[in-house]
This record gives sequence, structure tokens and C-alpha cells, in this order.
Amino acid sequence: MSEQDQLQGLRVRIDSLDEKILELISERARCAEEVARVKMAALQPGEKPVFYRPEREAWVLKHIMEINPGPLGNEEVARLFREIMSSCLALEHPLKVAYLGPEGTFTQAATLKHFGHAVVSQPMAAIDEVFREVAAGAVNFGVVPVENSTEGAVNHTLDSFLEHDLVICGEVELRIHHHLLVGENTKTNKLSRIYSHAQSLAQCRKWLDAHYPNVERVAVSSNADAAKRVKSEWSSAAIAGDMAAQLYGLTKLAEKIEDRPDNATRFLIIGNQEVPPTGDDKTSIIVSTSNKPGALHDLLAPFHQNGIDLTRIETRPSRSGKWTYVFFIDFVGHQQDPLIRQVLEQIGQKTVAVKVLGSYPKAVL
Ligand SMILES: O=C(O)C(=O)C[C@]1(C(=O)O)C=C[C@@H](O)C=C1
Repeated sequence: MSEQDQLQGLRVRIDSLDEKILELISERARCAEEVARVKMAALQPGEKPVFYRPEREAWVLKHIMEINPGPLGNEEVARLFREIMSSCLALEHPLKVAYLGPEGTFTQAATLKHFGHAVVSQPMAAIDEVFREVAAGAVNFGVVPVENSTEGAVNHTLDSFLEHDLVICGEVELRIHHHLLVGENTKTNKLSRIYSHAQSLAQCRKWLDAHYPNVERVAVSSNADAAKRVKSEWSSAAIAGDMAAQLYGLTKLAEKIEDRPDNATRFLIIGNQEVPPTGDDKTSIIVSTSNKPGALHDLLAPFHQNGIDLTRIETRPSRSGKWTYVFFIDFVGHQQDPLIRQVLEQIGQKTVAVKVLGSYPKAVL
């Protein structure tokens, strides 16, 4: 059989499979519409419907990865189902999500990775604004960066939790690849400035020392802002990611220039909704202790005694007194698990105050 005939035969098969896939996706979407009707019908007077169910979404994605027969990889199939669910949810009720902008930031990429492309995403100028939009009910959820594997905690986010009463509903992790970007008119042999966010400059410090030791490094409010400036300046370059490069039509002079190849940032989804357990959850708490010797040891002992995995501990000034501190602690488990309840009670007896920021499914994608 000629190549042409073979291709013709395979394409006929693909067309027929696409039609079946479309039929099944449409049937799934009709099911989601039915789910929305059931949720609405079950509402008590004054109760608001909850369309977005992070615990269910985590289960669906994990299940798909478990039964994936290949040849597509697990991440690839999960990404496809992520988008199908995103569209189904938009049929039920379009979600509004605020993120740390401007457009083209890694936080926008994290938002789309977590919620899919069918959400209505709104860029905010600062982390605190994301918190305020969610608290005011202007959006359903917010997405903010909380820690980077190279540079550590994002203090603005931690501090905002001290000022707002919001719940952590999820987490998402994003591999961060930085590129050196230039515009069409950039004279690449005459670079005098490299713009980027301070954290990104820090994440590429060694690479910059080796390749551009004498070029001024200018910290700006975001990587997307850096990319925007470069468009109109012939002697500047920016360090930013793929989304910003695409958005501003820049080309890569050098790719993946981050000093650590495993550079990743963790983002939190903030909202007003408590998330039920999935069996594979994390919990985040804020604790303030008295300022006396052994206080931190007393605080951590119940975790150790009960075999609970701490995944992170961070200290910040409490803002309510000089030299007093609060601890942000993340650990494995859900606040409704009996063992975790017991640990939280024990901690409550030993500390000045404990506040649970939320229990949420571990990042799946
Ligand atoms: O199971 C639900 O509660 C749904 O609303 C359906 C569905 C889905 O498409 O599978 C859609 C949105 C939710 O966030 C979770 C799952």
C-alpha cells in the first residue's frame, strides 16, 4: 500500500474516533449540567451553591492517571482531562479567579494549570489585592505565590494571611524556567540592562555573573513588566518565562538560564470554602507561641510524637508586638482526620493561638 493510502486509512480512523470522543465529551458536559441542577435543587434557603469541588477534581485527575493505558504520559492525559473538567465547570457556573498579575506572570500560568483555561482570570497589581478581591467576594478564588525552591518564602503572601480571614483551598506547583528575552530591535551585542523581578534575578544570579557580569540588573515589579519594557528599548533584555515571551512577542537569546534545574514555585489557591478530605491532603496553620525558651520545641513535639510529616515551617514577625513571632506550618493530613484533630488540640494547649488556614488536596499536576 502506498504511503498516501496508508495515511488516508489512518485519517479516516482518526476522524471517526474524534467523532466518538466529541460525543462522549458532550455527554459528560450534559452530566455536569445535571450536577449543577441537582446542587441547586438541594440548596437550603439562603445557602449558596458550591459548584467547584477541589476534592472531586483531585480524585478525577488521579484516577485518570492511575488507569492511563498510554502511550500518552500521565501528565499529558491529566492535562487534557483538566481542560475538559474546566469547560464542564464553566457550563455549571463560570469561575472568577484573581491572580498576581500582570498578564504573562508565572502566577497566571499557575492559575491556568490549576483551574484550566475556561476560568475567567483577573490580574491584580499586588498580592494583597488578590486577598482583598477574594475577601470582598468580587472573585471566587485567588492565586498567589508562597514559596520558591531556590529563593524561599514569599513574605507578602504569608503576611497577608495575618490580615485576612481566608481559607487555603488548594496548592499548585510550577517548574520555573527563565529565559533571556529580547525584542526585534534589540542590539544583542550592546546590552546595557537586564530587567526582571528581584526573585528571578536572584534565581539566575550565577548565570548572569558568568555571561553578563557587566550589564546592569534592574529589578522591576514583575517578569511580565520586564518583558513589556524590552519591547521598546533597543539595549535592554528581560528575564521572564514562556507566557511573557509569547504575550510580548519576544525571542529567546538564551533558554532555561535558572541556576538550579529543579527551580519550582508553589502557589496557593485562596477562597472561602472548606475542602473535604481526599485521603492525600495537606494542612496549613499559623501558630503564635509565648516568647520563652523551649516554646518552638513544645510546639513541634506533638507532630513528632504522632508521626506527622511536616513539609514546611516559616517564621514571620507577628506585627502585634516587638520581637514576637508567628510560625507558618504545613503538614501532611487533613484537619478532619482524628489524628490531626488530636495533634491540633495538643498544640492548642501549648501555644498562645492556633489558626487553621485550610486543609486541601496535595497538588496533583
Ligand atoms: O462532581 C461535581 O461536583 C461536578 O461539579 C462535576 C465536575 C466535573 O466536571 O467532573 C465539575 C466541577 C467540579 O469542580 C468537580 C467536578
